Amino acid sequence: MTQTSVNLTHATSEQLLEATRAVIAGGGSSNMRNMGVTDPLVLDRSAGCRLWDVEGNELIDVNMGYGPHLFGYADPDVLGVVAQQLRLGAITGITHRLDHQAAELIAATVPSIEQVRFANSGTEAITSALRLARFLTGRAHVVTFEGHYHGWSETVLRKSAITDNGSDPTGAVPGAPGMIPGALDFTYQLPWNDAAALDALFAAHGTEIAAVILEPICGNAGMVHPLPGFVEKIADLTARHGALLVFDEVITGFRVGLNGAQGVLGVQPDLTIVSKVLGGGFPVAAFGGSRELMAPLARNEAFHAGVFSGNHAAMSAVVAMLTKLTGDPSVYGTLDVLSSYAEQRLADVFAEAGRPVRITRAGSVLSVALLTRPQETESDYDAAVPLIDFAAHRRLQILCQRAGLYFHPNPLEPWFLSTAHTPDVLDSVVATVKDSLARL
Ligand SMILES: CC1=C(O)/C(=C\N=C2/C=C(C(=O)O)C[C@@H](O)[C@@H]2O)C(COP(=O)(O)O)=CN1
Ligand SMILES: Cc1ncc(COP(=O)(O)O)c(C=O)c1O
Repeated sequence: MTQTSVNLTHATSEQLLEATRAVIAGGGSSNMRNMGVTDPLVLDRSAGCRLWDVEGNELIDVNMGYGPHLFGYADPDVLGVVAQQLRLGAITGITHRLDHQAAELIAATVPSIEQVRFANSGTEAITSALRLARFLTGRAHVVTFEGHYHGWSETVLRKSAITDNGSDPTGAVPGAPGMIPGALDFTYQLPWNDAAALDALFAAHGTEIAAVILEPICGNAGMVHPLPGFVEKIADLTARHGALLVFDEVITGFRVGLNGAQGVLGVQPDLTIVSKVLGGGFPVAAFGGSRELMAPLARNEAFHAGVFSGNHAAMSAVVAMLTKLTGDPSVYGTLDVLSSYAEQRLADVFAEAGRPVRITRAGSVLSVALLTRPQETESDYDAAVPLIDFAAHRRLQILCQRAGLYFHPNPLEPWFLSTAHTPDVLDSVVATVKDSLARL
């Protein structure tokens, strides 16, 4: 049994992280987060777009918990409501008046959804949505795209060629040791934006494919937009071959617009998964589609469950968040202006420093990646990947963190801005990046 020898009341981040690593494998409950640790950072609290560590240091945060906080941390309009619901009871396993309100708000804002099921995480929701797609089509194979992340469940966790240097982007390689050997035998992976590869796969295997799942605007490889017409092509091929089109909008849902990426692109999928912004900082996810597609679940034929799924606290968060968003959709215009300002100012300071960089954006989600040399073809994402300078980016992150700005050291992890990132905050962000580049 590990005894904490250090009095941790006044411990440093380093001491607390060491003590935490003694009792939490890796120091945190996510590999992506644990791998992201450069200088130890252990928090005391967060509010708006700021973090305070256990030593009292204040940092501006542009990682923002990986995306849920569109209005910043501890938004009283949402999390204040959740706190109240917790006092009224939150986990009964019995239908609550909030359930109907939450589901109706999703149906009113996500064009492809008439009916939902709630879950506790994106991974849970995606796992259930893909199982439903396999049931509905009687088929087993699912198509995924290189760089797109759909959680850690057994049939979609794949290595990424981007970070795995050299693994074939067209081969779905198990993303973690311990996965069953045949875990990905029914999972195809294609290069993103590769229309020829998509055509060839459907020509050869179209009758086997249950679903194509994608991040309609990819957020897990930096922000990588679909080439014009590419998502429409996927929609056409899935419709013609009797496969389902599944949009993983865990990042883009309620983030790139009130109607998500399907609203921005004007392409309606068969099934959609939403999470992150959905709960405004409270953990909740949902998947849904037409009543027809969801009917096997309504009939208790297909299976989905979860002790905490759709709990009253989560429902109160969804109702509060979507009521706030539908009550003032102008927030997306505001966020776009703020994020465009940040994008331009950041591009300026990297240019002034003579540092090649790839900056892309979708609404208030930016990706910023130091490159080893300038990218010749702006739009060609595949040309950018080998140029990403992961080591230099990590060094930049350390300098920025020490100067009071936090972003993830992996340049494939986006920056998530919020209404709390006002112009003066963004000026401070840019100034810190500029100073750190000068010391890189
Ligand atoms: C597009 C997309 C996601 O971005 C996604 C989760 N994203 C992240 C998960 C992280 C983590 O597990 O620590 C942090 C980030 O790498 C990333 O935003 C998931 C899985 O959701 P969950 O983590 O809630 O199971 C599904 N689809
Ligand atoms: C013994 C046991 N294991 C696993 C689960 C699944 O947990 P969850 O419902 O949170 O996915 C349950 C829930 O009923 C359970 O009782």
